[in-house]
Formats: sequence, C-alpha cells, structure tokens
Amino acid sequence: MEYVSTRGSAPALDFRGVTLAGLASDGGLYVPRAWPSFSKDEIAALAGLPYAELAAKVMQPFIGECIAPDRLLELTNQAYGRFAHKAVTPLKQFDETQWLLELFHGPTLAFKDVALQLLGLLFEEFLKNSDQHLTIVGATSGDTGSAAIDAVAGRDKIDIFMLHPKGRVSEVQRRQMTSVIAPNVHNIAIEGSFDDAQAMVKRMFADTAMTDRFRISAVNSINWARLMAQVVYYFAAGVQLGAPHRKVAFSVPTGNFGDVFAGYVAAKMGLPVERLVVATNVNDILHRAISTGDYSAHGVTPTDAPSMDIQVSSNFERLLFDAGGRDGLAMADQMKSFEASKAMQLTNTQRDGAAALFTSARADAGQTVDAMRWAWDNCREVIDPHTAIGLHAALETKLPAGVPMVTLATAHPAKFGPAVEKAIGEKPVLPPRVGDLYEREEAFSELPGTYEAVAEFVAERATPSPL
Ligand SMILES: Cc1ncc(COP(=O)(O)O)c(C=O)c1O
Ligand SMILES: N[C@@H](CCOP(=O)(O)O)C(=O)O
Repeated sequence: MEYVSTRGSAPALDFRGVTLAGLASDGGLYVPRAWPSFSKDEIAALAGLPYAELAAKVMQPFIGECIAPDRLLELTNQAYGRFAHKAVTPLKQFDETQWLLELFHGPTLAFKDVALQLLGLLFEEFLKNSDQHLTIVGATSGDTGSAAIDAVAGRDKIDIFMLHPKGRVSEVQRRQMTSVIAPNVHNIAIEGSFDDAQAMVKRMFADTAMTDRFRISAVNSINWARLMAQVVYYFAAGVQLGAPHRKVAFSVPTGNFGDVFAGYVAAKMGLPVERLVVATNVNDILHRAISTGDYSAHGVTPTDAPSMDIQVSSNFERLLFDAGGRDGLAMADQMKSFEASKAMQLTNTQRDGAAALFTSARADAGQTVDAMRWAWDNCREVIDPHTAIGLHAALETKLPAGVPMVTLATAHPAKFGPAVEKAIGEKPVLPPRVGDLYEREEAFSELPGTYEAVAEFVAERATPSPL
C-alpha cells in the first residue's frame, strides 16, 4: 500500500513511512493512493470474530508488507488486551432504531485509546531495529493527550510533548495527562485554544531548524495510523447489525473530523453505510461546511464538551481531497488560502462528494443537556456531553425504515462529572482503573501561546536523531 499527500508534492510513502512521519512534508495529510475494498463475503466473514482478529483483518490491507499478518495479530491482541470490556467496543441498544457504540473502555476512558494503544506499539515495532529516536509533538483538547501519554510513557526511543489549552480541559482530563510522571513525558499548558496548539504542532513539522535535528512525529489524527485503527469499530458495529446485508447509519460527535472520516473510509472499503452524521457543538464550522459549503472559522467558544471545541478540523482536508477529485496541487492552493484567511467555500464537486454520505447537525448547550436526559430518562444510561451531541444529531436524523442508527459514545461520562451531574442529577463514578486520579501528583509546564516558546522548550529537551 502506498500513501500520497493531500497537497500533492510530498514523496509517496509506505505504511511504516507514514506512521513515523505523521504529517507530510508539504503540510498535507497522507491518504492511501487507492482505497482497499472487501467483498460482501469478506465482510460477512468478519461477523463473530474477536475484536483483535477483526482489527487485524480490517487493517492488513493498509499495512501491506510492513508487518506480517501473524505479527499484526500479536500487536492487536496486545493493544486490545488492556480494555476493560471483552468486546472492546460493545454495542448497546436504546430502542428499535437507536444504538450506542461504547468506545471508552480503554485505559484513559475515551475512544482515542482504540487507536493510540495500537499506535504506541506500532512506533515501537518500527523503531526496534533502528537507531532513530522519535520526538512526538501533539495537541489535545483533553482526550488525545492522556491516551497518547498512556501509550508511550516510559518507552525508550520516544519523547512526547503534549500541548493542551490552559484551563480549557476538564479536571479529570488534565489530571489524566499531568499525573503521568515519566522522563519522556512533557505536558505543556499553553495560553490559547486547541486550534492554536494544533497550528503550532503543524508549524513544527515545517520548521527545518527542528526537523533537521529531531525526528518529529504525530499522535493526533493527522497521523494516518490513528484513522486506520478507528475504521475497525465501524466494521465491528456494522456486522453486528447485519452488514453486508443491511445498511447502517452512524452519528459521530465531531471536532477534528478524524473519527467520522474513519467511517467514510469504512464505507469506501465496502461497508454499507446509509449516512454519516457529523454532530458538532456550537463550534459548528463543520455543520456549516456540510450544510451550506461555508468553511469559515468564527473563533472557539468554550463548552461542556471541551474536546470538541475545535474550529479548524485537520481531517476535513482528507475529505475535500478525496471527494473533490484528488487534485493535490489545487488542494494545496485551497488550504494555503484557508490558512491565511480562515475562510473558504467548498467547490461544487467537494460539496456533492460530501453530500453523498454526510449530513450534519449542531447541538447547543440546552440540546446537549436534553440528550443526556433523554438517555437517562428512557434507558437509564448515563452518557457524557460529547456523546450527547451525537445522540441529539441521531434523534434529529430521518432514516429509511429498518436502518439502525449508531451513536458513537466517545468518552466515559466520569470524565465530565460536573456537567453530567448538572444535567441528570447523577454523579458518574470513575472506573477503578483511574480511581486514584485525585491522589496522584501532577506536573506540567506553562508557556505563552507562541510558537517560539514551544519550539525552544522542545529543542531544549528532545533527543536529536539521525535522519
Ligand atoms: C470525547 C470526544 N468526542 C469527540 C471528539 C471529536 O473527534 P474527532 O476530533 O475525531 O472529530 C473528541 C476529540 O477528538 C473527543 O475527545
Ligand atoms: N478532541 C481531541 C483533539 C483532536 O485530536 P485528534 O488527536 O483526534 O486529532 C482531544 O481530545 O485531544
């Protein structure tokens, strides 16, 4: 399998190359040159497999010869062996049409663990016979940070620098990151929003003063391997609900557009997907882009779903590239102009390509609370505010008769205890695996929201690596 950049001028790489690179050298994101596809029989044969086996089968075409099938299965068994639920991503039924796909049974209680537990192992696998050292620079609005840190803390050939927007993540989210004290873990609180942090991360990939000395890589969903691992649970849920003989719809709480893009990839591979619903909070750039073609950032408003407080959604570029005809140089121009003005209009081809599969909906604070109450009152199910935004969108969406709607439950409610308690009067309890969180010591650095401050901080602490 070969990967190409959405901006058309970076070299094509294999799976090992894109995993270690993170972002393409032309500023674009890597995507497979062509989508692999499964026949109906191959999809039917996935039903009933243990999650780790299903994952290895779904991911093997993306990995090609970079990892042998037996070895990949060992890695998926190891990655998903740490999950607290045997099914890894269990599916629950709300009513005749509404389902919930629980993605928060990993070590840090959010869907990020599904991909990052594997990514930590992939980094190690690809570094084991080399003298290279990775410097991971990441941005988090709360959940990627702890999941990535859990996946790489203490690993020999990796340093991780994780930027979070100061005061804009929940207390549980912050403690989950900052209470991991290890010599290779560097937590940084910056002044500004997640968008500011993500822009700094991308800038570092283009800064030759840094890339000439350090082997910079990514754990955010700009890294293709993250998305690849997220494709798996769409297949897992789809076959449980009757795929390939029945279509399934998914409602996905969305911020950086990684999770829902993984659903698009599953559909490209042959999973019969009726609809992908892009659910946003009031930071609704993606809702506006999908419903009207207007992709313009209006500044970030803090909400009770802080992980979705994002206005510049990295992976939207992957969709615009693929649905817009895969013209890398045109994409590079479009993105450069967006980076300068923070506004752009989708082309007709991009809009039509997106409309074939995606619809969108937006939930404000009241609607988010109503969805948490709906789940509690009707099903005695406690859901977190991000999942509630997905559920709100699912309940608003009209589907053909017989098509099940699956809302992705992206975080455990205890990560956002105060907001959940305010909505339904029940205080969600932290699971035992993180039960001692409030007793742990925290360590993090605070920096102003400037690229120079962050680059200097990283350069002083990272391990130089031969190129
Ligand atoms: C709990 C939760 N839900 C939803 C999202 C949005 O996912 P994505 O950024 O892949 O669109 C995030 C962050 O990414 C998250 O942490
Ligand atoms: N919501 C994320 C930020 C987006 O991150 P990505 O790693 O999925 O690109 C977070 O909670 O950190």
